[in-house]
Amino acid sequence: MDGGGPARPAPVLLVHVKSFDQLYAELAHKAATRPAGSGTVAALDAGVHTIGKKIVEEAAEVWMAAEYEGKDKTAEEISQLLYHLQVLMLATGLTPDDVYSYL
Ligand SMILES: N=c1c2ncn([C@@H]3O[C@H](COP(=O)(O)OP(=O)(O)OP(=O)(O)O)[C@@H](O)[C@H]3O)c2ncn1[C@@H]1O[C@H](COP(=O)(O)O)[C@@H](O)[C@H]1O
Repeated sequence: MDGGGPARPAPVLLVHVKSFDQLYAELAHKAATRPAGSGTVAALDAGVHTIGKKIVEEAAEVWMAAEYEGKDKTAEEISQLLYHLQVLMLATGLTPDDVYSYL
C-alpha cells in the first residue's frame, strides 16, 4: 500500500565531475581573466619556483596517502597534484596536447 499519493521523485545525487581538459580550460580562463580571489591566479603570480615546490609537496602527499590513507584520500591527493601540474603547465605555456604527445 502506497497511500495513493503522487509519486515522489527519486533523490538525485549531483556529482560534479570534471575532466583533465575541462579543468585546464577553466584554469586557462582564470589566467586570462584574473578574477579576484582565484588561487590559480595567485599561484601563477607566485611563479614556477613556488608552483614547483607545491608539486613536490603534493606528490609526497599522494605517496603517503597511497601507503597509509586508503583509496579515497589517495584519489583526492592525486586530484590536487593534477591541479598543481596544470598550474605549472599554464605558467610555462604548455597545453594538454603538448603533454599528450608524449603519452
Ligand atoms: N582543483 C583545484 C585544486 N586542487 C588543489 N587546489 C589547491 O591546492 C590546495 C590543497 O593543498 P593542501 O591540501 O596541501 O592544503 P594546504 O597545504 O593547506 O593548501 P595551501 O595552504 O597551500 O593553499 C588547496 O588549498 C587549493 O589551493 C586547488 N585549487 C583549485 N582547484 C580548482 O581550480 C578551479 C579554479 O580555482 P580558483 O583559481 O581558486 O578559482 C576550481 O574549479 C577549483 O575547484
